[in-house]
Order: sequence, then C-alpha cells, then structure tokens
Amino acid sequence: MNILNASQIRNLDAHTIQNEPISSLDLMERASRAFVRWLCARFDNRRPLVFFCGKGNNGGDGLAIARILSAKGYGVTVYVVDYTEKSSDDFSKNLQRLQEHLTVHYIKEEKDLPKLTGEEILIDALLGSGLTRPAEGLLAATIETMNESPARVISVDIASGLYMDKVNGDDDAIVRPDYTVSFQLPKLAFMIPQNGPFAGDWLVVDIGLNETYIEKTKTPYFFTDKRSARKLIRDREKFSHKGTFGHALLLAGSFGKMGAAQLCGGACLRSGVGLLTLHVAGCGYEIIQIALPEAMCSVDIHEKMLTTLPDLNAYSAIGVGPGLGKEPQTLQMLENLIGEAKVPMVWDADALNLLSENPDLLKKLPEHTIITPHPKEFERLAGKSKDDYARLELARSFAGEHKLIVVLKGAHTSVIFPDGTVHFNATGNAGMATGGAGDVLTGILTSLLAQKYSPQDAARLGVYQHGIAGDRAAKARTKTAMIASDIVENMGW
Ligand SMILES: NC(=O)C1=CN([C@@H]2O[C@H](COP(=O)(O)OP(=O)(O)OC[C@H]3O[C@@H](n4cnc5c(N)ncnc54)[C@H](OP(=O)(O)O)[C@@H]3O)[C@@H](O)[C@H]2O)[C@@H](O)CC1
Ligand SMILES: [K+]
Repeated sequence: MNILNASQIRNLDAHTIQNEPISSLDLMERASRAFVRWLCARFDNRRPLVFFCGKGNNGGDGLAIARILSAKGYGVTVYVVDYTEKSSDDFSKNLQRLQEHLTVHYIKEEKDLPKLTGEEILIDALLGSGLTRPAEGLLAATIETMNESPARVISVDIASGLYMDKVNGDDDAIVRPDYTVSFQLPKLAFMIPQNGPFAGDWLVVDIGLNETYIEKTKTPYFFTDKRSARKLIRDREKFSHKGTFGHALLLAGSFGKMGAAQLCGGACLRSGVGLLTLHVAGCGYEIIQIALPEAMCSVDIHEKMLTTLPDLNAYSAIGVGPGLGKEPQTLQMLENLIGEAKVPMVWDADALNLLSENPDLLKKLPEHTIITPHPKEFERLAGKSKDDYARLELARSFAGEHKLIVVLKGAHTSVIFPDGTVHFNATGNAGMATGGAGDVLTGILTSLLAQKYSPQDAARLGVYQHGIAGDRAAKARTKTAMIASDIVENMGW
C-alpha cells in the first residue's frame, strides 16, 4: 500500500471529488460514517462524548461525526475552538446541520475550556492534514486540556498538531491520543518511532478515495500490510521436493551464546527451507544436534567460537551473526566469507558490529546483502542522526551508497532498498523487544533467500511473517511473558 504525503493526499481528495464524482461535503459525510462505524463497534453509548473541533475540514469531520452519533443515541457535547475568523465551507455547512439538533459551545478564551471528569471519551478534531505550523494559543491550551485529562482520546485522521510527513519541534503542542482513526491511508508520521505517543493505536478506515490514483502516485514510502504480503508468497507446488526449497547455512553462536544459533536455526526451519546446516563452535555441536534434530551440523575447529568457513558450495543462502562474538578469528572468518560467498546473504548482530569496526569490509559486502540492524547497530554502522526522520533518510542513503537492503528493526520495521524505497511493516508488537527476537528474524530471512525469494521480497515477507508470529505469541502468552522461542513456535500463516 502506498503512503502519500500531505499534498498528495490533498490531490487525491480533489481527484476523487472530480472523478467519482462526489461533492466534498458528501465525501466528508462518508469519512465521518466510516469513523462512526469504528467507534460504535468499540464503544457503547454509556460514556459521554466530548468533541473538540477546529474550523477546517478536520473540524467539519468532527461536527458530522457528532451529529451522526447523537442521532444514534450517544451523549454528545461539542466545543468549537474559535481561534480564527476563517472556516472551511464544509465546516460551515456541517455546523449549520448540527445546530439544527444541538447547541454548540464556543471556546473563545482559555476560561471557556470545559472541566473534564475523566469519564468522557474525547474526540480530537482540531487540526488534521492541513497543519501548516505548530499549534499555539487557544489551540495549544485545548490540546493541553485533552492531554491532561485521564479520559480516553480518539483523534480524527491524525493527532492535532502532528505533521503528517515531517518532523515536529520538541516543544510542539500535540494531542496524545489512545487511538487514531485515519482516513484511507496510513500516514508516514505513524511509522516514525518518536511519534509513538502521538499516534496511539492507529488504524485506517476506508472512505473510498480513488484507488487507481493512489497506486499511480509516485512515493518512496510503502506499507506492507496483509494484502501486499500475501502477494509475495509462493505456494508450495505439489511436485516439489526438499531440493526445491534450498539449503541454508547459518553461521551463528559461540560459547555462552548457543541459544542464538538455536533460535535462528529453529526459525529458519519453520519458514520453509528444504535443508539447514548450522556451522557452530565445538561447544555447540551437541546442543544443536539435540535442540534441532531437523538441522545438520558442521563443526568449527575452535571449541568456543567460529574461526573457519565450511565448504560453501552446497548452500543456496547464508545467514551470519547471531551470537557470534567479536573475536579477531571470527572477524577473519567474515573477511573470508565476503571473499568466497556467491549466494545471497543476511548479516546481523555481531557480524554488523564487526563491520562497523571495520569499514573497509563494509565496502566489500556483496550487493543486495540484507543487513538487519536495530537502531543502535545502525548508528554504529552509519553514524548518529538528530531525529528519527533523519535516521530514515540516512538509512535510505546508506542503502543506496552500499547497495544493501537495510532492515531497520523497531516498531513498523522499515525495509529499505538501494533505490531508496522504504517498506514499513504492519505486523509485530512491543512484546518482541526481547533478547533473541532478532536471531529469529535472521533465520527467517535466510530461509526465504535459500528458497530463491529475491532479497527485496525475502526482506519484506520475512519481516511481515516475523511480526505475525510475534503477534500470535503475544496473544497466547501476553506481550510481557512472551519470549523469542514463542515467536518460533508461532511461525506459519
Ligand atoms: N482526503 C481526505 O483524506 C479527506 C480529508 N478530510 C478531512 O480534512 C482534513 C484536512 O482538512 P483541511 O485541509 O481543511 O485542514 P485542517 O487540518 O482541518 O486545518 C484547517 C486549517 O487550519 C489552518 N492551520 C494549520 N495549522 C494551523 C495551526 N497550527 N494553527 C492555526 N491554524 C492552522 C490551515 O489554514 P491556514 O491558516 O494555513 O491558511 C488549515 O487549512 C483531514 O485531516 C480530514 O480530517 C475528510 O473530510 C474527507 C476526505
Ligand atoms: K485531529
């Protein structure tokens, strides 16, 4: 799914109005009904709803939503924040419609702000995609009132004060919603880690904007949701055999860190690879043979760490890094790997840390190798960034410069191609922020590469599957109690 910026969304809006055709007022009504459907499915009419509306179209949505919910028997109080003389046409029309049924209250100065009990549900319809500058004065005071109340807050389209596609200032007044119900498309702002508190649990409701126009609009940003992930999956043919699904090699584990190799290997097996060999330090031989009977073991000459490569000819993909340690002999092995590998690779964890300590090696990494840094590992590789938008930009130029596929791990993990395209992932949860979850991902990616998925598809699909398995694990165990091996146990579609 494409992610569009604010001006592209404005054009999309105009295109839909002109070509469907539909009036802008009817489109606002459709968007409002979509919001109402979501709200009614989640909240019954026992709690009072308090609306805070601005005077543009986001405020117009708020007024329309209030009217529809009031007709459905919800208790509705509406405040219009009177911060400007200007108002949009559709705001004015909806104000007139609402006033036929309900008295609207105006907030003209701070003393007009209501006292909230915390029992209400607050609807934030102050500012939407039309935000052009930080919210100040009366708007900022209203935002503060909402944020200070223990009441639940639901933002219409996007939290008021949050830019859709660029960084906010540290001191900007921004609503901190529990939920954001956004129209038609996910917004770039929702993908950015530092915006977590300003997106809440966000979701997208369909309002029938022109799909063809959305697909044709050029953007570097995409969202891998269920529909787009499904398109990447290849069925297992009836007449296939284990050779069809490749032979993966994992170089992982060291003394005290054999669990990383086990998790990585387990995930690799569970993502459909035909055969798996783990090359492990001597101390890992029995561990792996017992823990993963489906895998084969190749044993290093060193008892505690990996120092030498096995013959690489048998393998269709290689994953390296989890639990490797950073000893000089292991670094030597990585140098040899870069020289000898002729198949697609995934580099993770200590392999990346060794790369950042040896920038010459980084330059030699074969094109389209997948690297899977978390933010700290990425910082070691590419340097510091002043904010999360800047880090995304740095990752795009890094991927381009080194011709690598960068999987920047986090909530909405971003998969970045050498051409600068960014695919944010839909699945996963905070329960996955736990030791070993990254090793699981490396196993999955290596498995998909061994099955001859292109590195781009393997990265997007693997990250998506990893997240799905994590979501299932959280359901079974809760986010707090789940551990990385639960992710492996919950693999599969
Ligand atoms: N296509 C869709 O998805 C659909 C979208 N719809 C809805 O429309 C919403 C966008 O509406 P919108 O364009 O009227 O802008 P909105 O955010 O209401 O702001 C209003 C005006 O406020 C101003 N302003 C900006 N920043 C300010 C500030 N800090 N402090 C004070 N003033 C500020 C600025 O005007 P300016 O003063 O810059 O001239 C701006 O124009 C969208 O989020 C969604 O809810 C649906 O109805 C149907 C389909
Ligand atoms: K809003």
